[in-house]
Amino acid sequence: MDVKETVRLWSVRRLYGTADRTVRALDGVTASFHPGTLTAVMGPSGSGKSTLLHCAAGLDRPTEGKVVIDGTDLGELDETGLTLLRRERVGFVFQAFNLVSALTAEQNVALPLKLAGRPIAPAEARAALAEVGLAERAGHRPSGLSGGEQQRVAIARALITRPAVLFADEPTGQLDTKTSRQVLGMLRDLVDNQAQTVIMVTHDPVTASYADRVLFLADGRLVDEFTTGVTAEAVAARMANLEAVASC
Ligand SMILES: Nc1ncnc2c1ncn2[C@@H]1O[C@H](COP(=O)(O)OP(=O)(O)OP(=O)(O)O)[C@@H](O)[C@H]1O
Repeated sequence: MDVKETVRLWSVRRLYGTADRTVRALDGVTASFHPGTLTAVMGPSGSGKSTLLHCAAGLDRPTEGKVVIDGTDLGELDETGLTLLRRERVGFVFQAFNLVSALTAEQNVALPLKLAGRPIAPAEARAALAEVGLAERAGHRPSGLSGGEQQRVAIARALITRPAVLFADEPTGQLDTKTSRQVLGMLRDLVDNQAQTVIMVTHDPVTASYADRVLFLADGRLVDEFTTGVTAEAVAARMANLEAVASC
């Protein structure tokens, strides 16, 4: 494997169902993701985006094929090994923020360190919050934060373990346009200034336009890739075409 790749998928298949009726959620996907790149994964509903994210992040195991994160072949890990890898090498940001409501922003950010049994250094959590511009909000619970602030806390939490890769599933799905732009700008900065690898599933062409590369899925297969000219208009046009084919 090219050592510069953070994540690589080789001929990944994920089948669901029985011998009578099999759904090919992923049907032979090969792709690599390099450090310091932001990749958007798009495709019509049911094209396999979530399945791709789950397999690439070690949340689900492919039926066939191989996934490597940061040099580790996930197929060689047992469940405990997979859990540890996810905890230490992978960060997640979800549409619904998924913060713990009883904990402050600072405690939420420190949670992955606590789960990993590492000593909690409040300064570390505060520094992570400062990086997302929320130093002043460290003592607030999620209910006292706006949606954009909650997502920024979630990003700080996802990055506290310095993961090799950050997976984002519709990270701006619950945010208004202005707040979405702030959160996407923050992800972009992480990629450009800290060489963070980010893989993001989205339905939104404007969100995808923040990426360096857009992968298009249809029926579980990679059918197109934009590496230049990643504009919202170009992405929307390609999606309209894929959706028209999907509805035939
Ligand atoms: N646990 C499951 N059992 C059976 N079929 C599944 C399961 N999970 C996903 N599928 C099927 O696999 C295909 C891909 O699903 P997936 O959720 O990955 O698509 P998606 O592109 O993320 O869709 P959406 O944009 O609607 O979220 C779909 O046909 C879906 O119905």
